[in-house]
Amino acid sequence: MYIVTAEEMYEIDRYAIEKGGIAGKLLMENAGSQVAHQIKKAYDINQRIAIVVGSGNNGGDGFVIARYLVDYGFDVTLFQLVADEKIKGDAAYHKELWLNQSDKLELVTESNQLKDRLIAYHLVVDAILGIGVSGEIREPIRGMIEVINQLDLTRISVDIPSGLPANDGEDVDIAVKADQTYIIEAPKVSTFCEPTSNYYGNWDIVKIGIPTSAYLDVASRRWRTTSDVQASFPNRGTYAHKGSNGRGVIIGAQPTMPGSVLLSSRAALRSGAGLITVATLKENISIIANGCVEATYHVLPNLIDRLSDKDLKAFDQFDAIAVGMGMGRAKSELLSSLIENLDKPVVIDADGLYHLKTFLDQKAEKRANLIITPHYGEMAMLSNLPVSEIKKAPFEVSKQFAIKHNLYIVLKGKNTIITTPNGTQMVSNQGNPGLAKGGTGDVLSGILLTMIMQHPSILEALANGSYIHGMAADLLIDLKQHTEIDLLATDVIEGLSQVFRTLS
Ligand SMILES: NC(=O)C1=CN([C@@H]2O[C@H](COP(=O)(O)OP(=O)(O)OC[C@H]3O[C@@H](n4cnc5c(N)ncnc54)[C@H](O)[C@@H]3O)[C@@H](O)[C@H]2O)[C@H](O)CC1
Ligand SMILES: [K+]
Repeated sequence: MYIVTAEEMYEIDRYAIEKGGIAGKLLMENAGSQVAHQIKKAYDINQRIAIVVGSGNNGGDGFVIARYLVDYGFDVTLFQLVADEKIKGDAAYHKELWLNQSDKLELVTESNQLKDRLIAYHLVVDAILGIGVSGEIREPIRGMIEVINQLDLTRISVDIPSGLPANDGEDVDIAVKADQTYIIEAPKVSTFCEPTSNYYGNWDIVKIGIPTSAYLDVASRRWRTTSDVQASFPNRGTYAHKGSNGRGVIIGAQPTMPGSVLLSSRAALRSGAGLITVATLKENISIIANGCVEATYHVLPNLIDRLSDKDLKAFDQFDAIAVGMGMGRAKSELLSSLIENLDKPVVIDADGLYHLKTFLDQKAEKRANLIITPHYGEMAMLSNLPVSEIKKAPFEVSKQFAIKHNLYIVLKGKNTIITTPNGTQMVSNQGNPGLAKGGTGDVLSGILLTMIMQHPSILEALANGSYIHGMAADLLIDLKQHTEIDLLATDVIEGLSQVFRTLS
């Protein structure tokens, strides 16, 4: 499923109409009929429904929705919030079709008028503004949105909550706070950004017949659905042996934080790695061995000095490396010596990101595929941007950073955004607030290490790893084995097997 900006959606629309020959009127008919069908499935037939329409094609969708809902037997009244002459093109065509079927169309141009009328309804369908919104919301639409948000109504938005920007990086002036949004064709970028995602409420996609070919040269972001993961998850060969399922090494853990690499190693093994070696200080080994008997060990004298030739030679035997968990932030040359000398995919997490920062801007010879897994605070440290700026434009900030530094980014959050060195992006939105606890990042790094060793594409590996990490947490809650309060990082590791069962 692609994720689009407003500009990309218009381009895709144009392609569908001009190249695909699908008339705009038909796209609007499909949009309205699909949304009406979803409303019919989800809401009680006795709900009195008010459909409020604006001047653009979003309003046009509203006229189509009204026609179908009346046919389904709903009590529907259509409120037009703009003067007749503002209803043009395909929207005007569909307004005529509505008027051929019903006379329930009221012109309302004052917000108080709208307030007096809407109190008699249970549900309002917001077809005022779509992705064509620009700038501060002008009166009288502004007042209408305020009324719709104030009243005790179920709010259903068409395509996008009216007033909300479709793209990231734009401030929200005022927008409908929807309970449910039916998104037309493809989720917008703002569906996945923290300052805007909550306005959508629950959201579902309605497809309206635009061919996938329309997206190919336009959109560079995708939303990872379960079927994408199922289609790309690697099958294990019948004659698999520990070497064929990946041999990984995990480097980290100060004596005060042995649990970090323990979590990463257990997660990597539970995710199907053939062999995991933990490279850490001697005093950590007995503690880690207790919790992960399957791991082997490589003793490091410290986590500060450059790696010795012996260490580098040993690490060169592995398929991929994860480094940084529990490593501490004291000045260290370990990571830079690793990256300068080994051409292996390296997952850099947690304290490792602070070490990376010290040499990131030097044009150090980076032969390895670097994968960084920052949360928003760590991304702020790496990019020298405030967290609020990153939350406002996570796609753009990630893309610029990944291209500039030629690395992969897994920007962890409610919606995890994965970016490749050439700017392609993927979103994984599984997971729940139960994951906001110490150790879950270590678990994710272990999963990603294994995925990277088993997938031909690093992007697919990162997307699938983020998916199974979040899905493990979701299944534990859905199956009532845990609540978001008591869910621990170790539970997520044990929950992985339930996810793998859903993928086979
Ligand atoms: N994606 C598809 O394939 C289809 C989408 N459909 C719907 O079309 C809208 C986009 O339609 P468009 O006419 O381009 O824009 P809007 O409907 O958002 O209306 C813009 C309208 O709003 C007024 N306006 C703009 N900014 C402001 C403001 N700041 N304050 C007040 N008013 C504002 C402006 O006057 C314009 O007239 C899309 O979202 C879908 O819902 C098609 O129906 C089917 C195909
Ligand atoms: K809308």
